Amino acid sequence: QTEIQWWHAMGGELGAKLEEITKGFNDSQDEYRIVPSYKGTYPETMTAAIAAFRAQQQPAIVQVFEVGTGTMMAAKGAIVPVHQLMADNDVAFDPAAYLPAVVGYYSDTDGNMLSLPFNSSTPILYYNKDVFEKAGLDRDTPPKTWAEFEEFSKKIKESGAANCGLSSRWVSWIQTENFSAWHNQPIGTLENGFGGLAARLSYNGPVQVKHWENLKRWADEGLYKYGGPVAGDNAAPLFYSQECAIYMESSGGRAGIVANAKDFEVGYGMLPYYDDVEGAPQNSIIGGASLWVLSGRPDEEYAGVAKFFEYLSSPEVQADWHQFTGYLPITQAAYDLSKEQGFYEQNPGTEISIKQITLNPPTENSKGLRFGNYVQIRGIIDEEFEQLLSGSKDAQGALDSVVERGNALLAEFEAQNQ
Ligand SMILES: O=P(O)(O)OC[C@H](O)CO
Repeated sequence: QTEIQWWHAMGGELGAKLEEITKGFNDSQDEYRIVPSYKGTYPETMTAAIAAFRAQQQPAIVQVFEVGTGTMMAAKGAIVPVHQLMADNDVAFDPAAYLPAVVGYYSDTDGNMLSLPFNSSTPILYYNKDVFEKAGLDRDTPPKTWAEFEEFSKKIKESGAANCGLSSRWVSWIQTENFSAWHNQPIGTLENGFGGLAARLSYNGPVQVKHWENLKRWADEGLYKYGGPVAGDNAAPLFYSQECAIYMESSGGRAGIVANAKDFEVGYGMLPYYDDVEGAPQNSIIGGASLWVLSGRPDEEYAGVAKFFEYLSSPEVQADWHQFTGYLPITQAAYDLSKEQGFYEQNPGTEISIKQITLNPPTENSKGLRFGNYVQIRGIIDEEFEQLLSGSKDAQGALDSVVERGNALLAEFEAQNQ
């Protein structure tokens, strides 16, 4: 039996489900055994895989979050493109089977898919229906705009129904990158980096500045509580404990929310928008991760990886993963199967992620982003946001610094990958 190592970043409910799915593959045949290993957060998993590759101890499969895509695509000798893996091993593979928003993110400029989309998400709004009712709000109506968010949050706080309006994970992914796409504002030049390595960041425009300014003001007024850097792991407990009534998080956070938000009813909504911004709401962009195949492993492992990827993409496995986790269905067939099974009717709110990501045909501002060194740039966003919260910079100053420091890293990446 050939053992195949799979490094991933899925903890908690997601990790348990990932193991169950892997077991399903292992039990279905006896030639290959996939061995999943949890390597920590997304940045930790990616760093571990790069270090392992240098030491020639790399796993065959590594899960890399969406913002690592630019770096992985540039690491040509280190990866086996998925379209090539499937062709080399005679496993049927049709990129057209995947949802367009997902395929585009992981394909090169010739339309070849380089990694396998596995867990694609988009951020949505979750809220505490019971707290809304206690505050005298309609329990079935989440805020549609940021103005409504402020109005509702004040009512919630003043009535004593809860202590705060909002906690949010990922200031970078949700409140900056998705915020930009949702308002049809550029994240960077050259189609947010899809147009080549000469692209530079530009998300310091007036719309993003206004939003960061508001987040700071809402933090000062107690309407918003910061969840911390990187993923913002302190945000979830604030929602579960009913301290904050509204929570912004990945659609893939649903499994955790269902398991942890026990004492109240959870409602779902789209991300709020500023209604004075032309073109908003546009469409949100994907997050989550894809599976990259690393080079330098024995041939028999690749044959097994190709079979495993075929299994992971089957409508039944994808639909099960999507329905349990809240990640997007990835393929049209998994989406159709979920509809046929009546999943969305029986589980209100679960289709919001799909509706939001397909709300309008994507513009060059809302296809996603593709930049090298972006894991480090995410760190810069967190640092500058914390400077804003502490009062040592204003919103324009903080976002100008993100762009300036981030662009220095992009210039470095461009020079290294000419
Ligand atoms: O929580 P996830 O897996 O949906 O990922 C969120 C972000 O996209 C990570 O960059």
